[in-house]
Amino acid sequence: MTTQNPGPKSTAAHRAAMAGARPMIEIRQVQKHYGDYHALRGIDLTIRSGEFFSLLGPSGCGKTTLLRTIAGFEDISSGVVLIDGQDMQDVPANRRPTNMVFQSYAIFPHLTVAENVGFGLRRDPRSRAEKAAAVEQALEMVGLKGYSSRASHALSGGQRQRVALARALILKPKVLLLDEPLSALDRKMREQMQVELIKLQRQVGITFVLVTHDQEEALVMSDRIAVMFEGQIAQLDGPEALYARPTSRRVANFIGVMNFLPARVLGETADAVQIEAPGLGRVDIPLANVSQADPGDDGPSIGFRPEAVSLVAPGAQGANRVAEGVIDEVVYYGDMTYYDVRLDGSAGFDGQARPVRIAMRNVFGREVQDVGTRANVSWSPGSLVLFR
Ligand SMILES: Nc1ncnc2c1ncn2[C@@H]1O[C@H](COP(=O)(O)OP(=O)(O)OP(=O)(O)O)[C@@H](O)[C@H]1O
Repeated sequence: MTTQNPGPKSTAAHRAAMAGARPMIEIRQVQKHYGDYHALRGIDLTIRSGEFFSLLGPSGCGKTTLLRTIAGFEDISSGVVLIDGQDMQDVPANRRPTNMVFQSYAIFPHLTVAENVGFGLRRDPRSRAEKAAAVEQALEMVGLKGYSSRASHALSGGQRQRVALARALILKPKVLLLDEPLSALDRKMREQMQVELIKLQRQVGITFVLVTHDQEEALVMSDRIAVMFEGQIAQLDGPEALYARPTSRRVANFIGVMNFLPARVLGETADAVQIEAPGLGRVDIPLANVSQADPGDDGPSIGFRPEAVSLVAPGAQGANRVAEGVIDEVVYYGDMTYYDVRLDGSAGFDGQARPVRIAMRNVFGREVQDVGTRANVSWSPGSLVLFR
């Protein structure tokens, strides 16, 4: 993965404010069976009012099913779903305080932009002029001011998705459910819409629940993320915690790239676990950075992100530790270069060589290193995670 898109500046402040917000969606022990297939396996989750929350996981993990149970499009087999304190058991989808935006732009091609956006106001008792003003306001919110009388079939993908958003927002739901809303857009438009969606969410203050299989999208947009595998939540955390301290190897592997080296546990103190890893030697891992191994792992391992380590000049001084090795592979990306480095002694316990990947931001004047060159790798114990 390359760099993350920075969200708007208020992101950290927004997350801090969200930590104390009241619950908007409470999901308790929710199970969903499709015949013999167990799609949701005991989901417990609280989403706060005003939060930008993402359900992230690989195809088939149950994230869409969970979103649809919140919307009321799916009955649950057992458990409880509360929205704003109210049990949704007998509340049909069209009476829930939710609205959904789909991946396919579900807008009516034969209607104008304004007719599409105002569609849900058909039975609204307000006057025609008041409704037209509400439509204008919703269009302005999504960046489509002046598009009212345009034909919907002539819009671009990004514009159609804005119309779909405006049409959902005009109904002032308490919760907006977004099912992969940006996945049909090209990369540039998707990145632009990500930032716009965050701004929009801050502006309207509505709780957003996003389903995505794109981990970068979830990291960029969310206050918190639930990572799902096989109908269960594997980890629920803010983006930074999820990236820096995944609680299992499986989550670590799903979110970006992580290097793994086998480790041997030597001992444990009140605040750290002492390990030995081939190529890195003896290291104290702070307890906060100790996570679970996955069932089926050979033994403990340590993990670190490619950008948590860097290539340095021979003899460089600093607080970090330095390991030596040989460059095995170089992949140049323009803004970044990925180096695979075989650390000396890394074929330690079992004789198997495991090159580690290092991501270096390219700066003008610094040459890209060649395959076969000796390399000094700077790393710090605080950036390692132990999976035991
Ligand atoms: N109506 C249904 N009948 C039977 N099985 C279903 C039904 N809907 C979903 N499933 C199954 O439940 C599992 C979870 O589906 P779901 O759509 O929630 O996954 P997902 O994580 O959203 O994946 P994707 O990103 O591919 O949509 C899948 O194995 C799917 O085949």
